[in-house]
Amino acid sequence: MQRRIDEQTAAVKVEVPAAAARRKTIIQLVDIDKTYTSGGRVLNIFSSLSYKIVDGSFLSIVGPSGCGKSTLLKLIAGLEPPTAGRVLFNGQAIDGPPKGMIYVFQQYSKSIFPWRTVIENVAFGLSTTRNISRKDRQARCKEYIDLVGLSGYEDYYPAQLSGGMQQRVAIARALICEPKVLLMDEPFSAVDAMTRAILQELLLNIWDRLPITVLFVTHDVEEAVFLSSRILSLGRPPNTIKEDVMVDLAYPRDQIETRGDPDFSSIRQRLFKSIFLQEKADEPAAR
Ligand SMILES: Nc1ncnc2c1ncn2[C@@H]1O[C@H](COP(=O)(O)OP(=O)(O)OP(=O)(O)O)[C@@H](O)[C@H]1O
Repeated sequence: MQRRIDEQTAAVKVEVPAAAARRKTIIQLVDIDKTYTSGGRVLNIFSSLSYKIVDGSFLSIVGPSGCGKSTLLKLIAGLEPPTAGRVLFNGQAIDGPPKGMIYVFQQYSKSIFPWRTVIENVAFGLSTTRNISRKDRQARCKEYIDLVGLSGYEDYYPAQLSGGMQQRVAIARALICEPKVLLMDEPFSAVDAMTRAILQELLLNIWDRLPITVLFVTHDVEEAVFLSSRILSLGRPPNTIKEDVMVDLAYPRDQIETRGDPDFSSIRQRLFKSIFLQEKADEPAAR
């Protein structure tokens, strides 16, 4: 499947049904309020937040530390209830983790079992799938292990793999459930810069091949620009949306060429400036 989404303009190349389906709204936030109360302190994170996420998009969520990026992902995943308002998934209000969405955490070591091999970890993603023969289960596991580039490592244990390889196992385990939405909270922040660059390309390749929407939280503006078709930049709580940026850089993206594109630099600069100025204004010396 070749993906050439142009969400910004209606000038889409060829109107085929699959492409049209990918542009429908898959997730809608309707007038969301979110307040945390802890230790007598009330923290109002979101106030009347409304937003639509297009099916098949790659949306990154960025913003200053503590602005509510993870909270937004948890609201969408049904892991946190909104204080007011609704989250709709394919038009249905969610009131708990919905089938069809899956979460990949930053700490891959928490997502995979150290006592299971790669193939056993990936097979765990199928544990709620009934009516699948042992042979088909093995074949599907191998297919997803291959998708994340780990063929040949089926019988290895996590401790025998690098951090990047362990995160690949976590991704395969998430994808084998065939989710419609993949939610990723800083999934690459615990690996070194080069591994991260390789995992970014791997993720784009997977997104290109599978009919999924990716929601991706990151602190790294460059990572967001490299990966995303759209970027939501949140401001300080109680916030509404600070910036909503369409990233009109062609796919497939390339770590060298895309990052050298003047449009890449100007989007990065715009978002970096906005977030940096907010972080700076919050420094104790500035108060
Ligand atoms: N369960 C909770 N109870 C009380 N406060 C919470 C809870 N979860 C998050 N918070 C607070 O809500 C605010 C937003 O947290 P959140 O983790 O969503 O922000 P973030 O933008 O993802 O942060 P970071 O960039 O530092 O990872 C923070 O001030 C945090 O301390």
